[in-house]
Amino acid sequence: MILTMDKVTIRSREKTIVDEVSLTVHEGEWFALVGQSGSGKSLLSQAAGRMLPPNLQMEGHIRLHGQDLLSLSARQMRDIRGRRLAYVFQDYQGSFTPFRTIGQHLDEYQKVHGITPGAVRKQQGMEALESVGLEAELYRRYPFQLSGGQLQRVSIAMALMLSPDVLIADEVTTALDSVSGHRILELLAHKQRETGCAILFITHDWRHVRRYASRLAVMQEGRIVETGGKHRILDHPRHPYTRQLIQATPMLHKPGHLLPSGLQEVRGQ
Ligand SMILES: Nc1ncnc2c1ncn2[C@@H]1O[C@H](COP(=O)(O)OP(=O)(O)OP(=O)(O)O)[C@@H](O)[C@H]1O
Repeated sequence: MILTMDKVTIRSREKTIVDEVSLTVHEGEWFALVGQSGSGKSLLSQAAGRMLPPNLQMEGHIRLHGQDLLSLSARQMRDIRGRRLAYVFQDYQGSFTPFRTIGQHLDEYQKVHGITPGAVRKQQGMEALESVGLEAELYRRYPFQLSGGQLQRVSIAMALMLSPDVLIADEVTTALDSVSGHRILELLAHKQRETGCAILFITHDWRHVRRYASRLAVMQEGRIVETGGKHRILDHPRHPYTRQLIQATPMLHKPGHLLPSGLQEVRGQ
């Protein structure tokens, strides 16, 4: 196991938002965290990087390779973010400063992690762009000169630049049209095969779960109600809430004898 959350609780002054959530992400797997809007998925993922809004309190344990992240100093945590645990967010535009070039963003990301000299950073920045299918010449462009899909590719390039063990991808296609979204997920799947990093994939889209995830957890109102392998959950959901979510996704119900996971039903099971 690479990332474990053990009885993580997140509270505001008024209420408990995430309630004793435990989950384990294994090395190199695509683990989906599924649930409706407001169930606490994003806050849980922010807690992993110790990036919760200051008005929220957290209890429990979050371990990366067995190391308790909550016991680390702010400086140690800064080293971990990017190098061992990286993020790609839904709001890719918010991840970029408008009047700094793509190259400056890539440069700064490496500088924070002590990569020198500048010429190496520039070379690595251009290679990172090429590694996600972008022209190295985008290095000199400004964020507003790129399309949404291109910017999200840059986010992925940046997040994977320092070879993290875990990539947290929070609703990364929501702000994109469906073709660009599909391409981004195919890129993520390709990069995962190439780098072997684990992906904690936050989504409410079961079609993406069906296509990419190996295991998943279903969240409802701050709690995990069901966790397990993709095929088991899609084909034989145990919790009523999971059944309800799957049934609400018409495309998962294929005609004929195929199961929602796309596998054939095995007689006698
Ligand atoms: N700083 C905060 N203070 C108080 N409540 C918050 C704060 N941030 C988020 N919340 C609330 O916590 C709940 C969970 O939010 P979260 O963003 O984790 O949900 P989510 O499952 O990721 O939803 P979505 O799919 O819409 O992103 C929501 O009801 C949200 O309004």
